[in-house]
Amino acid sequence: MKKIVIFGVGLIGGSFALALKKASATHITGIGRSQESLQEALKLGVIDAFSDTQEANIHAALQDTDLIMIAAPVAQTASILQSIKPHLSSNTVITDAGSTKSDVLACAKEVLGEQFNQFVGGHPIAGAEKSGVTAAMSDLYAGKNIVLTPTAETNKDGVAVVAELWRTCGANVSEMSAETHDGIFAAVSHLPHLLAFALVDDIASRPNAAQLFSFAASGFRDFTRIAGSHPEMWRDISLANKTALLSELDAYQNELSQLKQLLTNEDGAGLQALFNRASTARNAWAKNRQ
Ligand SMILES: NC(=O)c1ccc[n+]([C@@H]2O[C@H](COP(=O)([O-])OP(=O)(O)OC[C@H]3O[C@@H](n4cnc5c(N)ncnc54)[C@H](O)[C@@H]3O)[C@@H](O)[C@H]2O)c1
Ligand SMILES: O=C(O)C(=O)C[C@]1(C(=O)O)C=C[C@@H](O)C=C1
Repeated sequence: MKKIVIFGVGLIGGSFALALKKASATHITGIGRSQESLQEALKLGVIDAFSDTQEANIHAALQDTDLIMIAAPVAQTASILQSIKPHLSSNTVITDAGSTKSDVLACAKEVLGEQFNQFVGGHPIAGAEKSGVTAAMSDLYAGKNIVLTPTAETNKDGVAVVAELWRTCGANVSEMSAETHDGIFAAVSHLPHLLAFALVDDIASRPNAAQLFSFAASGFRDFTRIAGSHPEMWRDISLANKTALLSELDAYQNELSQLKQLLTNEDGAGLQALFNRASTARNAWAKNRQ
């Protein structure tokens, strides 16, 4: 890959750029809605050049581009693809890093039409509650999972190119359908974020919030770290994966009802059994991850 264009040079796009630059001499152009943050990205050496979203400038930036990475909030995908489409050569591979995949693929199919085969949906399972290019890290993807969601129409060479780029960033690549992806991440990523946002919002809205926060310690910190995440990004993810997320909320509400019942009945054995199952599963997961 000699020339890459990244739409959205924040935590995820910036980390992708830094990892690739560390591994090879790639020329990276950033395109975004904030000139100030693109200037910052240039100053930090994350990108080599940048452009605004004016049509003539996008046209110039996309000349001879090998790969386009879209790393903006998922609701921006349609307008970004629309701005790319008139200038897209048949040799350019397009990929993305969005946290939801069915909505992104549907939008790529609609906007790109017969060039949809050039689009490879992707999602790095790595990130942070921080956002913006100043949070970007060259080793964010080292040892992490990347999920690609090619369809029957996706060009196989394009999939191989995207997989190889992520491996260059140090990641492990796997493939699944967009639907399977969205079901899995509704349960293990999107639901936990909603729960963290909900808990902090509840505490913050109470009259004695200042007192509660002043005594909150590491348990609260660990449960709520992700409530510091980017609100626009999580609005878009929630709306894009609404159906799967609503069933996860139902399942969680059932679990909470069970817990409430055990507590109401002062069922110590039942509570301990539930905590035991969860603790065993959590410790096994953590051990496996190492
Ligand atoms: N943060 C995470 O933990 C994480 C992990 C995996 C995937 N993702 C996904 O990666 C994407 C980017 O997330 P992030 O954490 O890097 O966010 P971020 O806020 O750090 O960066 C997003 C960047 O996109 C830019 N942008 C917004 N609209 C744009 C547009 N129309 N055209 C071009 N640029 C635009 C913003 O100005 C910003 O620089 C999201 O789709 C998110 O779902 C995030
Ligand atoms: O570590 C974090 O802060 C994250 O939220 C990363 C995390 C997650 O694990 O849920 C968040 C969203 C992504 O799409 C992928 C990864």
